[in-house]
Amino acid sequence: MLTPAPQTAPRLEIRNMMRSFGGTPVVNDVSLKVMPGQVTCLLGPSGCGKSTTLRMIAGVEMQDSGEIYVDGELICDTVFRIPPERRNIGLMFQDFALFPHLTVGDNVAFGLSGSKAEKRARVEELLDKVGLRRFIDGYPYLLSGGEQQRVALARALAPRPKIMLMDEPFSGLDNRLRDDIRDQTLELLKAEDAAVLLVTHEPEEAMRMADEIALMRGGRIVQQGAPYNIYNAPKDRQAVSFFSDINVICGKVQGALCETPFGQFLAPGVADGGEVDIVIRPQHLKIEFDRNGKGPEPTPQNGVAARGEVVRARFMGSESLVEIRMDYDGSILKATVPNVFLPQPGRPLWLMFRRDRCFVFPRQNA
Ligand SMILES: Nc1ncnc2c1ncn2[C@@H]1O[C@H](COP(=O)(O)OP(=O)(O)OP(=O)(O)O)[C@@H](O)[C@H]1O
Repeated sequence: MLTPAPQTAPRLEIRNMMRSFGGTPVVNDVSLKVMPGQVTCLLGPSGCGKSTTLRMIAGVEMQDSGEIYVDGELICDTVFRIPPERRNIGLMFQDFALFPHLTVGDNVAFGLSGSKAEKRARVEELLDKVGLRRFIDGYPYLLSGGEQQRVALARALAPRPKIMLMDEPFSGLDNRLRDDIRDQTLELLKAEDAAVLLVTHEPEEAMRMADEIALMRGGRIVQQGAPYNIYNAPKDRQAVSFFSDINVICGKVQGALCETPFGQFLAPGVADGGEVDIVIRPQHLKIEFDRNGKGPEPTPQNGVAARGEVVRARFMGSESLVEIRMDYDGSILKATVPNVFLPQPGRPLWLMFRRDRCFVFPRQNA
């Protein structure tokens, strides 16, 4: 007889969480699961309800309805509620302030119980991991912002929380430092096997940190999945635009095809006369040179080329951004090209849409 595979309960699960302020739903039927050792990023624009979701899980905000489970056990619904300090949840928020009057070691030991020797051993272990053991008896003011951040992380992890909630924890750091600290943090969190729910409004941060991204908008999770899938199979136009600039052309569908200046696009499932948005990222537009007033021949992969003229071109560091005003309607499309490509304004160029890289969505609110 086959024995079923052991089922691991999610370390953290929230179900149908709702929270309104002044009658406006701010978190609207949010459900998600995070497994041990997994990092899930709640990614969304400012005000979409990310922090409120985190605050409810931490227990510092009460949900109007919905349930929170840890390792399959209910820790909070509208009737039953384990208080925040007994949830075994680590918190790391943007304003992570260390206690200035305590040494670095005492800061890390703050939430620990046990004998003095046990505490000291755990503090040393964590400060070793974040590379700051030499500061154990120093005070926070001696440390740089990034070092303080690492101490705060060590402090949050010291009691071995089952779950870490992080709300934009890296936003106070400059870019170079932030990348290093993100990587170190991730390594440490994985080693501790905590389930991590990280709130951010920065797509790069989510892509860098997350095993799974939950895209949030207007209080709801609109799409959830591995970063690769969210990036390459976005659910709608806004989901594409969350990760990069986008170009959009619109068209009407006839017989599941949409006719455009870039040739035909497949629009399966859209009724005749329905409108679609064809969306492509700037890096996936193909630029071709003008050949005595002509563009390249159409291909099945890239469709038909449409002519335009350069409005401006800028070097962005690792790529160049070229803006082109299209002859067919005067709209401007943006294309990026690796390295340096700075054509003069007015120069004719031809653009093609890579069919494997564009997304066709039924027009919203059309
Ligand atoms: N205690 C409160 N009373 C009234 N409104 C609130 C309260 N807390 C949050 N809100 C509102 O709820 C909405 C969502 O806030 P929340 O902080 O959860 O968003 P967020 O996605 O984390 O945004 P940000 O990235 O800017 O922090 C906002 O419009 C906010 O003003």
